[in-house]
Amino acid sequence: MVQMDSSMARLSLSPHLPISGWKNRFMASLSHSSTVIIDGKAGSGKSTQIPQWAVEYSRREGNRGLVACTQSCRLSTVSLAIRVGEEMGEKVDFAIGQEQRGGSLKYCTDEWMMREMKMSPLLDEYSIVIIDQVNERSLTTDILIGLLKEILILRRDLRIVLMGSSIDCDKWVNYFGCYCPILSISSKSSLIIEYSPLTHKSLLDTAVDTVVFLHLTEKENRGGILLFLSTQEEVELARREIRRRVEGIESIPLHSDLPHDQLMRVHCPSNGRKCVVSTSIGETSIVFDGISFVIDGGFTSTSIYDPISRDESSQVISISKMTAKRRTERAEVRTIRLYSEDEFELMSEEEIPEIVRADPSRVEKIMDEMGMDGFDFFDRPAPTRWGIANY
Ligand SMILES: Nc1ncnc2c1ncn2[C@@H]1O[C@H](COP(=O)(O)OP(=O)(O)OP(=O)(O)O)[C@@H](O)[C@H]1O
Repeated sequence: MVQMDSSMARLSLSPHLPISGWKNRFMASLSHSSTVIIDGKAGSGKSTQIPQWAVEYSRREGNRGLVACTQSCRLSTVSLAIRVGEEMGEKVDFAIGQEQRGGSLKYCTDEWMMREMKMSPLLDEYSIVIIDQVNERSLTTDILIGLLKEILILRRDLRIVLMGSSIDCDKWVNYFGCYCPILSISSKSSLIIEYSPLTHKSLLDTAVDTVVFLHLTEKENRGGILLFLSTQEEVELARREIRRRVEGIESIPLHSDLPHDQLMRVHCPSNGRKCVVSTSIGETSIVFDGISFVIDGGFTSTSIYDPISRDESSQVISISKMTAKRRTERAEVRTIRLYSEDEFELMSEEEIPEIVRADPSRVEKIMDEMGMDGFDFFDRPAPTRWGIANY
């Protein structure tokens, strides 16, 4: 019988990823600059590898501070901590509510990190803070980065790493106004992109038709299908239709309300063809392998503030070109966009950041809680009582 020692077992958990050859450059960047920016497509290995290298760097420098890696959702926080703990062969913490345990690496939600900053404004316990999924431009992430920029003035030993997929690196460099190495993890791909606009059928029906079509015509390639829809309700409706119409497909839901054990289904091998039906969470927050085909519905659900009614509500809106690109990059072989090329050209370049479209009183409340009067925002929120004075 072949025995595997623990280092061999760990090695087999860290497959060759696009980021694998970048370790030395990452380490060198950390020693030369307080801020490092990493841009690479979903699945290149940023969230699993960079925090481990950061721990290694910290230990090599004799620094006893913790490494934190923030996530935009609770699901990815827990699943990454478990996965990376297995890869490292040591305990990795996760902090999503009040929980925290006590290793040298911690995955946490960005809300949790904000609370940590409230208790310890200079984050004295930490040596490296990694902000992941910067591309999502969530309200909390933007405020966190603004606060970290302030801390950097007082803590020259602190290191900040910003990571994301298709991010505007130059804008971030200008924002920090100092030398920031950019690591762009390139990915060569010979992906086919097809446009298949809707005709008389609804988006949901067309999406299910496309799943069935791919399953029946792509017989040589039994790889998985990833279908992007807008809401959890659409995800469940589409799954029901797929189950009703075709055999040999295991349809798996992916949205932010799933319990952790159900989420892990995306990482498990399947007997039939796997079809993951996902909201935008499958773009960059939760990544998994084996997806040959992507079907992009072209819409997303987001909360938007109406200054007239002073109400914030969830609305389904068209995605941006950048989001279309991120969705496309999740496929290994072929992407079918359920809209026309003209409709693609009409899409905005980027999604409007949450800080700009959110109820400004939410920003104000967070700033009040943090005891801040305002700071250098990456993108400015709508004016509020303190905002007008600061802009
Ligand atoms: N919990 C998990 N269980 C099993 N495999 C995982 C898990 N999390 C990530 N992986 C795998 O690890 C590899 C690298 O994923 P990783 O999350 O590091 O990519 P990434 O570049 O950070 O993507 P993103 O931009 O979406 O954060 C992928 O092949 C992915 O399928």
